[in-house]
Amino acid sequence: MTHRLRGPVRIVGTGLLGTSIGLGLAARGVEVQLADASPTAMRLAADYGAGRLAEPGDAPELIVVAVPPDVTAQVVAQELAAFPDAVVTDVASVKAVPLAQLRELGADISRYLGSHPMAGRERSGALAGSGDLFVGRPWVIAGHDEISYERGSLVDDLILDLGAVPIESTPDEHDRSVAIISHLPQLVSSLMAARLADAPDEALRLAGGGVRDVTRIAASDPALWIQILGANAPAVVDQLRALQGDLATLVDALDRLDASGSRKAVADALRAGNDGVARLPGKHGTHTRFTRVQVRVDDRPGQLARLLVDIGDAGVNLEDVRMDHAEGAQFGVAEITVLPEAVRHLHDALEALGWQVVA
Ligand SMILES: NC(=O)c1ccc[n+]([C@@H]2O[C@H](COP(=O)([O-])OP(=O)(O)OC[C@H]3O[C@@H](n4cnc5c(N)ncnc54)[C@H](O)[C@@H]3O)[C@@H](O)[C@H]2O)c1
Ligand SMILES: O=C(O)C(=O)C[C@]1(C(=O)O)C=C[C@@H](O)C=C1
Repeated sequence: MTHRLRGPVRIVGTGLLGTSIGLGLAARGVEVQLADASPTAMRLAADYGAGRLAEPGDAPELIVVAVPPDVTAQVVAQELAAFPDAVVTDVASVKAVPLAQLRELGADISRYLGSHPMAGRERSGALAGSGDLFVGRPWVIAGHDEISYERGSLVDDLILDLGAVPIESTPDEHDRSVAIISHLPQLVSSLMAARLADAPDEALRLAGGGVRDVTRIAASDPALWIQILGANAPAVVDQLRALQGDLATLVDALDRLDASGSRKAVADALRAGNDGVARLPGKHGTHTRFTRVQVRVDDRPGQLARLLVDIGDAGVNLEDVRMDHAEGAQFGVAEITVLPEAVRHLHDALEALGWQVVA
């Protein structure tokens, strides 16, 4: 496979992000050197094929720091000092605080360019890593004036080699953007899921797609998120206050539904949601909307794998897949996301092979 980076690339922090980057680069033939404060995390990433263990004398071209946000600046500063010929980037979910801390530390930021892939998972560690995690996803480059174009282009190469889409920004603009597009969604999901903690079993038994869609990221690591939110608190508070206003309006309207204008207020809230979701770009930054096809999958070993192979054999590109299980049922429903124009063909091809297409 071709790649832009000449390498080697050193990855510091071999959890979810570091391992995923290592897997993606190694698959493209880039030499990857792995380092982590935890020897187990580092060896695990190497065992999964994300690269080889770092060795004394390594001379990386690019260093990717993928450690928790509150130690990012400290680790970037150490790497800049230890490898005077390398360019260093990081992937922390906040960008202004690490840059300010690096300035305070007196680090040589003429070789540092922060970045942030807008891709991740609600799970941590190497085991959750995937070399395809970044394909088609936006990856922010949080620019500053003290790095040259030539050095910064190595970060572009990293992003492009991993199949992601580089988006130029500044640390402050990035942090304002992620407050609405990432940090508020995390909190809304967590708060919603927290309501389930005391919900009666009779209610939980009815869980369908809606509640699962809204709560997936509620499983995220609190230790990571307290760092992210702590480094972007003012922008997140602005978003929470706006949401608080929306909630108050909705509560009032539903509480006095027969009062003049109440039903309209509820409808307006729902319609505003339609408008908002329609603005979300599709894959590769386009406005492509995808369609979901639901297929019944029996609860037997190998069934899902067989379905995925059949979809591939039908010549349909799978954009996403998700499994839903109803409590007590001996089957699940695979929700297959595809381009709208592929639906008819996929439906016919799967039914011809004996699959039960539910919707
Ligand atoms: N999880 C996501 O979805 C996501 C998405 C985009 C960006 N990020 C950012 O990526 C970074 C890593 O997140 P993750 O989800 O991969 O976390 P993770 O917990 O899976 O991995 C972090 C790794 O860093 C190592 N580490 C901690 N302190 C270290 C130090 N001082 N020196 C060397 N290694 C150290 C840990 O041992 C661990 O292996 C964070 O800054 C996070 O904000 C995460
Ligand atoms: O989809 C997920 O599970 C994520 O964790 C994704 C997500 C996001 O909010 O988009 C979460 C935090 C990261 O900083 C970047 C990506």
